[in-house]
Amino acid sequence: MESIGVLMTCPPPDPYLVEQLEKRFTLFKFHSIPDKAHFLNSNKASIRAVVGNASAGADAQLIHQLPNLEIVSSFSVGLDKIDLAKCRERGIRVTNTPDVLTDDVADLAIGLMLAVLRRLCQSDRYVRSVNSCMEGRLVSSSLAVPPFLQIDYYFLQVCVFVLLNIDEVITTLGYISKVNPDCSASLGTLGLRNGAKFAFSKSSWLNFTGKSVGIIGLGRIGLAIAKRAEAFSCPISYHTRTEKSDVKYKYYPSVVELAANCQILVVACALTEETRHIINREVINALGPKGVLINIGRGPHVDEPELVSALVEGRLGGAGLDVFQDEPNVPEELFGLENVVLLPHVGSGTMETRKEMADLVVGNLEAHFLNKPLLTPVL
Ligand SMILES: O=CC(=O)O
Repeated sequence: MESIGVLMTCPPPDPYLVEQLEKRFTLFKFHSIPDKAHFLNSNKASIRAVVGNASAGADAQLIHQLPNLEIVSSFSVGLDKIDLAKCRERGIRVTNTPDVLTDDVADLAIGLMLAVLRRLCQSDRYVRSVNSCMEGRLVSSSLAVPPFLQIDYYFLQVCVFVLLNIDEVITTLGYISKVNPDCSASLGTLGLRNGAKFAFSKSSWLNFTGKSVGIIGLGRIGLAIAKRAEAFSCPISYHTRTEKSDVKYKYYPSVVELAANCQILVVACALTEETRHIINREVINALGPKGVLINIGRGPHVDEPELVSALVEGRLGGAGLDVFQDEPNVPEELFGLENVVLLPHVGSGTMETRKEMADLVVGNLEAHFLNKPLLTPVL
């Protein structure tokens, strides 16, 4: 099999995958080839397989340029970067990596819900800022000047902070003691003692247990999210093209209706022409200022400019996003929002799952070239 050319169209997603492919085939890393047209002209005859992922697969143009292409083996469950119609037309086989990543993606969806509602990332940033302030104090107080001349950097920060934020300090302490009198002293003093911009001011922590969860797409991943959310006593509802007879969750035939009737809306469907911008202005407004959007599907499921303006204007309560319209680019307006958690498309990103995905990619290629049944055929 060493003479079989395999074209990896995505940036290498995993070192183990690359190692396994290089052991068996002649691997070309398309992403790092500067003159792609020249490369294709010289090597097209030897390329019989493409390996892609969620960022790059095989579009109509590439398929057209590879006359001997027999199989596209994707290191992803999503197939939106592969022109399936073209593959079908040319008799090219297609495989993906279903099942092995279901649990990780569902875990991450729940993680995003908790992170947004409980402000986990904001809290983490707060603790880090407290510690860096402490370090500042240690440095300043170790300066070799007489004690009476030493500026207590730490105290200075507190004074400046209090003067600049007196209204917030008062509101925050009032708010915290109303919500949880026991934590007012510790959080209040922590924030003030360190002079850090008080990360928790005016924010509203929300609990997750019992929140109603609406899921768009009830395939393997959607069902795994539902199962996990049920364990948090969340009532589950869903939207799919047609109602499922074998599930007990409430069905909504329209996404707007689903959004209007849940507190957390999760995108867990495949990206197709039909589901592109399934989250639009109307859906976002139906979810509303107390609602949270979780997207572990694909960026183009969401009308991103609409999402950004809803978050900036406070028409949407929060968002947990693992995917974006133009990855790796993320709209800058989101960086300053504490009710938003941003991840770099890591749904299946665990060591264990990545290995299983890589084994499937390689196993499918081997099966194909040995004329054996494919492990996870799509076409
Ligand atoms: O996004 C990841 C995948 O489709 O597997």
